[in-house]
Amino acid sequence: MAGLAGRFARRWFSGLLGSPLQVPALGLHVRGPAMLASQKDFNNAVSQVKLLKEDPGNEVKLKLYALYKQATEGPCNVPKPGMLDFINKTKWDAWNALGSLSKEAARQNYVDLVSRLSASSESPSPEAPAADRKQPESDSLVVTSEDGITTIRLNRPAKKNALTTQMYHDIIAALQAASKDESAITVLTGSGDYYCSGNDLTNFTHLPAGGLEEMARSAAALLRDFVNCFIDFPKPLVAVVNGPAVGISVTILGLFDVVYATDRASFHTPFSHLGQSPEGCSSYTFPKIMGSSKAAEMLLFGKKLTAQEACAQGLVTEVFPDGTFQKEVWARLKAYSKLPPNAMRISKQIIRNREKEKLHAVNAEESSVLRERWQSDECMNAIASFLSRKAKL
Ligand SMILES: CCCCCC/C=C/C(=O)SCCNC(=O)CCNC(=O)[C@H](O)C(C)(C)COP(=O)(O)OP(=O)(O)OC[C@H]1O[C@@H](n2cnc3c(N)ncnc32)[C@H](O)[C@@H]1OP(=O)(O)O
Repeated sequence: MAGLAGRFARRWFSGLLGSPLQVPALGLHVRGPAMLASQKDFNNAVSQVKLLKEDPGNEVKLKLYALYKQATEGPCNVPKPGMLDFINKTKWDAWNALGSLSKEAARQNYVDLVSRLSASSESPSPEAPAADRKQPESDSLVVTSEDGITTIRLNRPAKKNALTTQMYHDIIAALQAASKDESAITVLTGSGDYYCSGNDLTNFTHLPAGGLEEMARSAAALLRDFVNCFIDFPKPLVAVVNGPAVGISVTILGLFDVVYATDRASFHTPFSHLGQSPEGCSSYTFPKIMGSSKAAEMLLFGKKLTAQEACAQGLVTEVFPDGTFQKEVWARLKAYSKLPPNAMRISKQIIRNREKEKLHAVNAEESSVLRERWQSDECMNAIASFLSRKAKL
């Protein structure tokens, strides 16, 4: 069977070399619409592919094919070939896996990839960097890609990895890039002793010209975009919870596929203490995961869970002793990252897709309620209290 499939593949891929090829970009490249590749850039890239000195390999050619189709025809719109039509089914699967990626983004990815392929086939034999990825705007987030795993690391240990406004933007950009890069699995983790202490409460002190109302409006819009990225993320998403987690870093865990935690971790959502209300779709995912009364204890009364409790309630997949946490978790993730990436994506789609519409509606509602909450006296007083060092969780 393998021989038969291999023969089919060789025939088909050799045919492909004469046609337009493209691969998703390997680096972080989130650009505004004005900076996307033009049709002329795309046409040039299509011609350049035919001049490549080295055969980029079947997997890359398949990606080039899929991106070319997406860039020229949009999302896959033809019937799925039959099971025995191996070649056309493989091509169809690759095109279909690009989902609703816009023509412009596909065109850009095609151009970026061809430019990387051309560069690498021209330079003698550059050592591939371990972390082949452009870094985000601030040092507070570090994104690396290695062994089939893209890791997004919160890197503000002195502030317990509290999330600044810039970090929300950078995480959105990193997730968008990771959804299209070569990795099979994406991981979110923290540096230092905390996983994340949630929203940086000083975010609320930078009042724009429009005052509190404008601040609440733009924070709600950012929150909605941020959570949407987790809802829509197409690949396996794993949280490696290396220490205590607070606020939004806990609520979004319901949108991850797997959550590994050190036994030092705790899970705390003190929204009432802060005059706020749940976000990250937790008002929907938590009752589903742990039942409504356990969810209420966390989300209304701010009950802090130990790692073992969070695991017993289904929020955490598995707890590891702190001493061996990193070693055990990364060894396991490396093994998982070798599994066929398309199969993992498709399985995730089946598991998650029927919930997506609901999750988007929940996210919109939670963001709009918070927009009001952030303008309330209860919330303002709680933040002022933290900032004046009177209150700590
Ligand atoms: C676009 C907006 C979207 C908003 C979405 C809504 C999100 C909601 C939430 O996430 S609610 C949760 C908010 N988080 C908190 O309320 C946590 C506040 N922090 C604390 O209570 C404590 O710092 C602690 C329990 C996390 C850790 O205590 P401890 O171990 O004693 O350390 P320190 O308090 O000394 O912290 C060290 C250093 O970090 C600063 N810091 C910690 N967390 C935050 C934070 N969330 N915001 C701002 N700053 C934070 C802390 O002030 C110390 O700074 P310093 O060294 O004093 O300069």
